[in-house]
Order: sequence, then structure tokens, then C-alpha cells
Amino acid sequence: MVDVAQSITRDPVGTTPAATVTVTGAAGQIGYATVFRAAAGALLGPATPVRLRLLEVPQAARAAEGVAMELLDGAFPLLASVDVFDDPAAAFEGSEVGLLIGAKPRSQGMERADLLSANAGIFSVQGRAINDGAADSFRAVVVGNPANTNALIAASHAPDVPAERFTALTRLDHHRAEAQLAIACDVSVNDVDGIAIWGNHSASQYVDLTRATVQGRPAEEVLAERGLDRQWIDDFFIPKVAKRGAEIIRVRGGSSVASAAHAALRHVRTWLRGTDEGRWTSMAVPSTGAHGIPEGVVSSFPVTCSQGGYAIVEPWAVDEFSRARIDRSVAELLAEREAVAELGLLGPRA
Ligand SMILES: NC(=O)c1ccc[n+]([C@@H]2O[C@H](COP(=O)([O-])OP(=O)(O)OC[C@H]3O[C@@H](n4cnc5c(N)ncnc54)[C@H](O)[C@@H]3O)[C@@H](O)[C@H]2O)c1
Ligand SMILES: O=C(O)C[C@H](O)C(=O)O
Repeated sequence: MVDVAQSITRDPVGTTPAATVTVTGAAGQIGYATVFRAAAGALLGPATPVRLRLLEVPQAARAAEGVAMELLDGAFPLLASVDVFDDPAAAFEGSEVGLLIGAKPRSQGMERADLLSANAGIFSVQGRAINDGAADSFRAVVVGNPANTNALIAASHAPDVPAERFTALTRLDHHRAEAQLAIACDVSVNDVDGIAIWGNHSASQYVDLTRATVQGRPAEEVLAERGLDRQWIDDFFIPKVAKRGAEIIRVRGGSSVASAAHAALRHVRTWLRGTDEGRWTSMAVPSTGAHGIPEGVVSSFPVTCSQGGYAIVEPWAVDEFSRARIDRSVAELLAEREAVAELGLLGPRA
């Protein structure tokens, strides 16, 4: 543990035992936007105190100490403790929830293979640390890109942890699609339902409206009444959502931060608390082979959650267009998997 005078332990409020949450990249932008809301109850709910374990690389550990100081200054009633680490093994000791945000960003001139390899180094080490030290109940969401394949790498290095506990974030894409559909139909986001994100958290993702509803009616029907046909969905709506990350970078001058933090918090909260009756969300999870998506990749699916678990929504007969789009994104995931396998970066479970 980094020697932080700021580390605290106290008896927090709350009616259930405190849960231990490890946040990697805690001094980075998304980490900073996440930990205060986690301390305020947005991750585990208003009844569960949280013990935060912040992991950073050694050169950013000092900045993470500063984050810990600010957490203290929030005097959050639910914050049981906060500790800073630069050693993954220590950071994941007893961990019940992992928010795996820290990753190596793509720098100029870096090839995708270099990015995969740089991140594989990070996620293999963290996978092993989780395998050796995390609590039996451990579950993780990977935010750091390439998120799906990073989750696969971590899971492959943690053979003693059920693979389904390693998930990746596509809830942000799901939220983006809900918002864009609501805007297109001039309704509240509360009126839209049934969107599914398939495949990779990348521009190849398939944003599926075929089961979506707007105020209980098929979304495609409501869009058609507004003169927005399938061509519009294909040419405008899907790219708008799938390329939103790049658009944010262009307009804001930096990648999505608060919306990504919000999505990561909601991902875990929904997983633990459950989806509402009759509704689903999107999560990238290890494929079981469902919907024709081969095992061995972490793909986004529509899922329902209950009692701390999730289930891929039962397969339905997808149309030809959807099938081709799902297969295209899955092909990208398979190529990423092959690239890391060729580099010898997959662990013993692979
Ligand atoms: N899945 C999604 O929806 C989504 C959305 C937005 C961003 N992202 C990704 O999230 C990641 C984080 O974004 P950010 O804006 O916070 O980046 P950032 O560069 O601000 O922060 C990343 C932090 O991770 C730390 N880090 C790097 N390697 C680490 C390691 N081995 N252990 C612990 N910490 C480590 C860095 O020191 C840094 O503080 C990026 O990979 C980004 O592409 C994903
Ligand atoms: O960081 C990025 O490349 C984009 C990010 O994954 C996003 O979807 O906003």
C-alpha cells in the first residue's frame, strides 16, 4: 500500500456490510469522475458502505493520494475506507467489485496490435492479481479500451474466477442509443425501451432497434411516421451512436468522461440490483454461444439482471441485416482475440 496519511477507516452508516471496491486508473479522468459518486452510493446503493481501493501506476500514485484526500474531504457517510495502491496484488486483495478503468491510451502512430499488446500487459497482471486475491463474489467491469478484449485477457488469467464475472462496458453505447432514439421521436428517454447493443465497444458495434419500443409501440413504426425509415437508421442513427465517442473527442476536445463514469456505475448497479421487470440492458459478457456468437469472445448482448447475476436475453429470429451487422462486429472481436493469442498474451483459461 502506498503510504497515505489520508487513508481512513471508520464506522460508516448503512444497513448492510461494507463492500470492497477496487478502482484502477483512479487518478485518471474517468476514475476521478467515478469514485466520488461511488462514495455517495451510486455504485452499491444507499444502504451499502464502500471500502475504496484505488490502484494507479507508481508515477500517478501521488495524484491518487490527492484523490483520496478529496474523498476524505467529502465526508461521505457511506465511505468506510479509502486506500491507495501501486501494486495490483495488494489492490485486489479481498476485492468484491473491480472497476477496471486504467489503460494505456493509443498514442500517435501506435498500431492496433501495439495497443492490444500494451493493454494485455496490464490486464494479464490484474487478472492474475484478481485470481489470487479477490473475494469469491468478485465481479468486474472493464472500461479501459479495447474494453471487450481487455476483459477477455483478464478472465483468461483468472482461471479460478468464473469467467462470466468479467464484463466490459457497453452501457454507454446503450445510453447513447436511448438518448438518440428519444431525440428522434421527440419523447423522454423514459419512453424508450428494448434497444440492444451487440458486439464490440467500437465503431463496428451493432445498435439494434428491431425490438425497441417508443411509448410501447415498435420504434421503427414510430420513426417511420416521422419520415425516418430503415435507411435513416442505417445511414444516420447507427453511425451516430457507434461513432459518438469520436464525435465527443472532436467537439469536447477530449474523450467521454462523465458519461462513461455514469455508465460504469449504472452497469454495476444494474448487475447487483437487477433490471426492471420486462426490461433489459446491454452488457459485454463472455459469449455462451448464444445468438450465434461464438464462445471465446466478450461480446455485447442484451441481458437481464437479477439476484446479482445476469442472463443473455433468449435468442430471437434476427433479420438478415441484423445478422450481418452482428457478425461483422464479432469478426472484429475474433480478430482481436487472435492478435493477442498470437502474441502469447492469453492466460491459462484461453
Ligand atoms: N468502454 C467505454 O465505454 C469507454 C468510454 C470512454 C473511455 N473509455 C476508456 O477508458 C479508459 C480510461 O479513460 P480516461 O479518460 O480515464 O483516461 P486517463 O488517461 O485520464 O486515465 C487513465 C488512468 O489509468 C492509469 N493507468 C494506466 N495503466 C494502469 C495500470 N496498469 N494500473 C492502474 N492504473 C493505470 C493512468 O495512470 C491514468 O491515470 C481509456 O482506455 C478510454 O479509452 C472507455
Ligand atoms: O476513448 C475512446 O476512444 C472513445 C470511448 O471509448 C467512447 O466510447 O467514448
